[in-house]
Amino acid sequence: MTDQAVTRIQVAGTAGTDPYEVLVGRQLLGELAGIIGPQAKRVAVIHPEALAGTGDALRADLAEQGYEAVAIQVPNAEEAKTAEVAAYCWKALGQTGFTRTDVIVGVGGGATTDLAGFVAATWLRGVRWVAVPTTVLAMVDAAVGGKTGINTAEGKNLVGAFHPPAGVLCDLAALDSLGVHDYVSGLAEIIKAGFIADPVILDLIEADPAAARTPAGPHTAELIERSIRVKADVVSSDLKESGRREILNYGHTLAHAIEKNERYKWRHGAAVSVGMVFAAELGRLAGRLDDATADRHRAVLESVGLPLTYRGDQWPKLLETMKVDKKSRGDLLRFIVLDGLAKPTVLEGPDPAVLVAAYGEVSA
Ligand SMILES: NC(=O)c1ccc[n+]([C@@H]2O[C@H](COP(=O)([O-])OP(=O)(O)OC[C@H]3O[C@@H](n4cnc5c(N)ncnc54)[C@H](O)[C@@H]3O)[C@@H](O)[C@H]2O)c1
Ligand SMILES: O=C(O)C(=O)C[C@@H](O)[C@H](O)[C@H](O)COP(=O)(O)O
Ligand SMILES: [Zn+2]
Repeated sequence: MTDQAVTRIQVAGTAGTDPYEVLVGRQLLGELAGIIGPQAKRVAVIHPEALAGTGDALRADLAEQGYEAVAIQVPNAEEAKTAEVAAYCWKALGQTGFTRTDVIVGVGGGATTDLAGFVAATWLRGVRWVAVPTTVLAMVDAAVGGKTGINTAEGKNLVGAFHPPAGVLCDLAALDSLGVHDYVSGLAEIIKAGFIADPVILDLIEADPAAARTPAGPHTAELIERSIRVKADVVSSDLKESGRREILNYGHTLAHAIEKNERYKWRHGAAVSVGMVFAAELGRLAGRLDDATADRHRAVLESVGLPLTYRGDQWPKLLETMKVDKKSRGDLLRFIVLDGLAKPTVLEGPDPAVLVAAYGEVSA
């Protein structure tokens, strides 16, 4: 892909929502006003502290185009995904006189876009919002698909709404300022897309793992676009997770429990990496997944520098947290496992001994 090329990936409107596009390229901000639309008078740009300059530049640009634009700065990372920060944003919108035709722009990583989308879903029972993801993880996953939300003391993403954006702008230039730890964390969701649906992703990473760790790698745009296509395809058919969308939760049952246990100091992608190794072992021990595909998880995740293990003594606490996972039904624990490469399926109520054995395989 050249710097000038823009890839447009369609997400279908389902469950009464409008279709929208995910744009991938460079210098895409000229597209923003077209997505915001002519009916908006006010625009609120929600951004994290780390992107204060970007947030203000965006606000100034929108103001020049005639919008009443305000910037709302929120904390970095998971510290933004709280009821208190959502309330702070609601207050700012109230003080700005934000109406139903006005628009929120969420610019930042997945934590910021989750929060901004949630604020948009709840303000006046729903206003339009545009996602401008600035991390790999947010581009390939968080900003696409309309899952918005915040955490509570009891767990990750426990409060939220399905509220798709009006458009998603993935400006690859944003990735140049991302630290390597955050860049690599995003690769976990890309690798997830590879295991559940598009194994070419795995081939590309395995061919040159060192190159995959940097935005300057030769396959960066392809890896991002392939992952977005996986996500767009799934959410286009099942916005509200009544079935197929659950496959996007591969590795997440344990991951969310680890994140909570670590008080959100681990990045989401790092936790998803351990969670996928656990899910692979669960699939293998349940007699579903072949050894080669299970082992491939460790190999590809380790090759890019993602973690494979977590503290062995924490299992009882993790198990308790997993019980409130959104895939649980009553007392029934449910996991996404693979029946084979790119064959995701649900494993319901696994034998507790199998769960313990699978955790033993990721215990440090
Ligand atoms: N809604 C969904 O479908 C979905 C999907 C996957 C993940 N998520 C959520 O996404 C979150 C993780 O997102 P993340 O990995 O992007 O982390 P993040 O949003 O916490 O961002 C990581 C850090 O990078 C900073 N940052 C963002 N962009 C930057 C840039 N271009 N340059 C420098 N710093 C930058 C952020 O301020 C933050 O400090 C989790 O809360 C996870 O639950 C949601
Ligand atoms: O979009 C989805 O659906 C996903 O499950 C994608 C996940 O990568 C993402 O982390 C999501 O936020 C998890 O959702 P949750 O419903 O398990 O909180
Ligand atoms: Zn995720």
